[in-house]
Amino acid sequence: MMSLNHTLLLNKSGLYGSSKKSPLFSQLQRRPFSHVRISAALGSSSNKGANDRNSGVLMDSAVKDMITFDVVEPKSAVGGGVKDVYVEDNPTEEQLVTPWAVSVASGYSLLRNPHHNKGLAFSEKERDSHYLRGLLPPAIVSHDLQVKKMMHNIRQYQLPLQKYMAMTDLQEMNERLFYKLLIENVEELLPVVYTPTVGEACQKYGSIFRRPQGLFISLKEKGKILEVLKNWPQRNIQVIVVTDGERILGLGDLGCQGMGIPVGKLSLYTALGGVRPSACLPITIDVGTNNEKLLEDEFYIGLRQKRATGQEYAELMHEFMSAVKQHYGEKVLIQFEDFANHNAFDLLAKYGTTHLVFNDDIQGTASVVLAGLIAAQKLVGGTLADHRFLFLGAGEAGTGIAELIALEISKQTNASLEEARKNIWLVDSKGLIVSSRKESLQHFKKPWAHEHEPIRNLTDAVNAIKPTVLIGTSGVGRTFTKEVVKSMASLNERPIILSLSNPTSQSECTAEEAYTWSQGRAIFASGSPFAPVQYEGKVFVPGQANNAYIFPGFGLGLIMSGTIRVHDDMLLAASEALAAQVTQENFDKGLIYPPFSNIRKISAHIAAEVAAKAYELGLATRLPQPENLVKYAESCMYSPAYRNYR
Ligand SMILES: NC(=O)C1=CN([C@@H]2O[C@H](COP(=O)(O)OP(=O)(O)OC[C@H]3O[C@@H](n4cnc5c(N)ncnc54)[C@H](OP(=O)(O)O)[C@@H]3O)[C@@H](O)[C@H]2O)C=CC1
Ligand SMILES: CC(=O)C(=O)O
Ligand SMILES: [Mg+2]
Repeated sequence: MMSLNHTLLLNKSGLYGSSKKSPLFSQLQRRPFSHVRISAALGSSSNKGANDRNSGVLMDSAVKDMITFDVVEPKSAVGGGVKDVYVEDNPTEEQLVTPWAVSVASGYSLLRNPHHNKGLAFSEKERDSHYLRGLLPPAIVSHDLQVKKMMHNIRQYQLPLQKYMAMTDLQEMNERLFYKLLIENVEELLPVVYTPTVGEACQKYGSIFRRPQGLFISLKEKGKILEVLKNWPQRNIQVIVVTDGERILGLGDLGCQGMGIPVGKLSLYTALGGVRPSACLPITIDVGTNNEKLLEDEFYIGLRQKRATGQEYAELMHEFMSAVKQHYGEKVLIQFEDFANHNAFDLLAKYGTTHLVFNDDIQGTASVVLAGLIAAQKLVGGTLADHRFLFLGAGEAGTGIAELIALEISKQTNASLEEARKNIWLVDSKGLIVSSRKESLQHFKKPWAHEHEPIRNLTDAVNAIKPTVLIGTSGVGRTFTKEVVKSMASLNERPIILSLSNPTSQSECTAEEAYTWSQGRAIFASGSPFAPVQYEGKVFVPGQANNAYIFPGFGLGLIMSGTIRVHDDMLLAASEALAAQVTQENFDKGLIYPPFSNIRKISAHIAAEVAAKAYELGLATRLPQPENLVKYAESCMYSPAYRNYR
């Protein structure tokens, strides 16, 4: 298909942006329309030049249906920053915009365009000027009423997966309604679009698949990845979340069906961090799956082959990373998500020096847990250096958190990193990580191989190490047994117990177990949410220790400062910023995280601290540095308010 990079503006009065004599007009006359692809530079009310100079070419209604319409922005704007290329921002809400879509003789396509559709909220004037008469019933309803109705509908569904599907449909139908709903009901809807329900959705992705979301890049696209990226309609991408589907939550290898994770994470980038939807790109790299059940599932949507590994895998990933940089520039943030640890650490190390990359499972999780531990000091007294930490699970999350805790302790106490690591112990599937196992350990475990006799199980490790903090990052549910929790409670007045594994089925223990087995003394948080627990007449509110607190604000901070590389000090800054948002009221309830209902304010503070660190380290390219970074972060945030169409 031929691609013409031309300004083409359409509304009721016709086709704008190309004079009758322009090459585009001649192309339209000469070519069969099914072979013409038109790329329109998006105009806004401030983009008057494009409108004024045009002569108005009327477009035949039969023609318009044959034209594939996509939206690109001028090349010069590519490469990071927070430029409002698609006119989505809050500060311009009062301005009239043109909903660029094929809407010459009928607004039918406008109603089916999720970026512009407002459903019954189209005004009388908009219904007139955009050929919507008759396509909608007469009632005009407000955005608020639409939210009320959608929430009412979603609450009717009994099954979480039905709610997930309703939310996906809404996202594909009316993006601004989707985000308003999510932002205003974040605590209720987070478990629907994110963990735990997204886990079930990925497991059943093939059978519930309706419309594709995101970009699928498989081995079939080897040698053509740049072309595939060009098929995506938006050009000004600021954040990519990419998975290869090999370690989806604690559910293992879900192959191509892992796409639910990048889609979900990016919905949170917008709802929680204010990054515009048009700047977000979910990607799944499909190199096959070793999940036999999926390979035999007739509804499986991915490549039916075993996973490519070694050189074949590395080459595809390298082509992908190079193509992203070539197409979107140096400042696009690439967030690795749910890769298996045998690839995750290597990818982060390899591309950390050439790209703006961030591994959410290693780094985002570390930052959120460190924040919780910093906050917890208000409840238990003392400093991080006073604690002994024991992890069940020594993979991405476990060793990532351990390393950031050690870094923070080393900064606080001026001790060396090696010294700081000595109070941190990890257990993997073979038992406590000790020096006698060093030779056979994966590289990321080696720094944690301390001198100790081998210990096979967790209960014995708890009794031997006597931890003050127990952290579950094993991906295996119910591994914090009654015996383990009781041991923690006998060793500590206020044991800190974090069951981080997702989804809920994989949580190391439930909130109820943590509180009852510790006689209400545990400071508990979990990766997936648990409802408040009543124990001996008192209500205990468990917190959610999930990287969703960090990555949206962290990413916003990188983007708004035009940062070119991620640095560990930015993770520490994000932890401090999150910990600082926990109020006395939260502490009084035993919480070490603030509620998600304040998340956009929290994200603005995280973004500001991350950006400030980037400026301090000389890694920010957006100059001059804004005076008030919190205000600047807030001003960069996408608002889902409807725009008024001319
Ligand atoms: N709350 C949050 O924000 C986050 C939660 N997570 C969750 O953490 C979990 C782990 O993720 P990740 O670290 O990336 O996974 P990895 O696969 O990298 O690590 C899992 C670790 O758990 C160990 N393990 C597995 N089974 C057992 C067992 N029965 N007893 C002891 N150890 C065991 C593995 O041991 P071995 O090395 O010997 O195989 C490995 O060290 C997942 O459920 C994920 O959803 C992850 C990121 C963020
Ligand atoms: C939360 C998350 O990133 C995970 O469980 O993998
Ligand atoms: Mg993850």
